Amino acid sequence: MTHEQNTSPNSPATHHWVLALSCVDQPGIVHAISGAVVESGGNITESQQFSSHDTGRFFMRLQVQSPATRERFEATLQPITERYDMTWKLDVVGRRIRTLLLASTAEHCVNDLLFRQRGGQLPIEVPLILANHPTLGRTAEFYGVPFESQPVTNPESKAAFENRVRAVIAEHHIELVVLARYMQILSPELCAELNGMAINIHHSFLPGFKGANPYRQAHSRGVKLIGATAHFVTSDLDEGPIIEQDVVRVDHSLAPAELVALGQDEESRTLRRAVTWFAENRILLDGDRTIIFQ
Ligand SMILES: Nc1nc2c(c(=O)[nH]1)N[C@@H](CN(C=O)c1ccc(C(=O)N[C@@H](CCC(=O)O)C(=O)O)cc1)CN2
Repeated sequence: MTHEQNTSPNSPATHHWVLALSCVDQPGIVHAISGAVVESGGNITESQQFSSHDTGRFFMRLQVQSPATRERFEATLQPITERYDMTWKLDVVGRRIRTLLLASTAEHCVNDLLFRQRGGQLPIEVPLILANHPTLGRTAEFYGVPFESQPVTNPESKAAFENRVRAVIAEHHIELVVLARYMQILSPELCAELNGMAINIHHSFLPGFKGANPYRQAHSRGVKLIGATAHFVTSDLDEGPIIEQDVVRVDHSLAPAELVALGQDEESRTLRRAVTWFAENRILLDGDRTIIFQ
């Protein structure tokens, strides 16, 4: 018998939930969670899980079709999340998450994110772009996204910029901050406030070539691969948990500028994947590593 989508006019509204959770690994978790889904009248449409032997933690991501409202589903889940001391998040499948872009002068990542967002390929909404240079104002205007720039040239202006970041996060209920080739180091204080919700795109295959000017470093080293790394931002520069990486083959004939041009596509693609997975609740933190349920 095929499962017909319940579309009769009298059928209860169906919600499409995504549930991401982690807890200490132990028997009974999947049984308890699937029981809660059944109790809510739901059907599991996607399920992934992982047991980390490194940390002894269990990770799971479910998508559930259910007539239960958020309140009803959360009430059903509560005894289980308390019993297993779970870290968990319940969200709506496909919801566009409120995302703040931080930028400097490089256009390619900002342009790619806004192009994909406008085309409906990227589940984000961008209420504002904050930059430390005015360069990308026209790009923001082209996509109809508000843009603000304020220079960061000394500790006072860096503090002012970061206070503006805090204000925008509060005002727009920002869920994700993307450093789209933002070339200033965030203070330890702001990193702590943004723990687990700020993603940077580094223009090298980390841990190689951290810091500024990685392509120049790579050219000097005579590498045969260049790459890009999307990672969570922490106070340890370019040391945050890695979310996604990719590489592209190069050779001796390419000048630094040619490496930069080749790398930009890789950076945009890598960042786009990381932002998509974050928006879809597919990234879970396991200490200094990430679990990615693609
Ligand atoms: N706290 C963190 N801040 C930032 C991180 C991070 O991981 N933790 N990633 C960087 C991005 N980045 C490489 O991807 C990077 C950017 C800038 C620099 C740097 O040395 N900047 C100089 C000033 C540069 C300028 O004049 O504009 C500085 O801030 O002193 C290194 C690495 C983003 N921030």
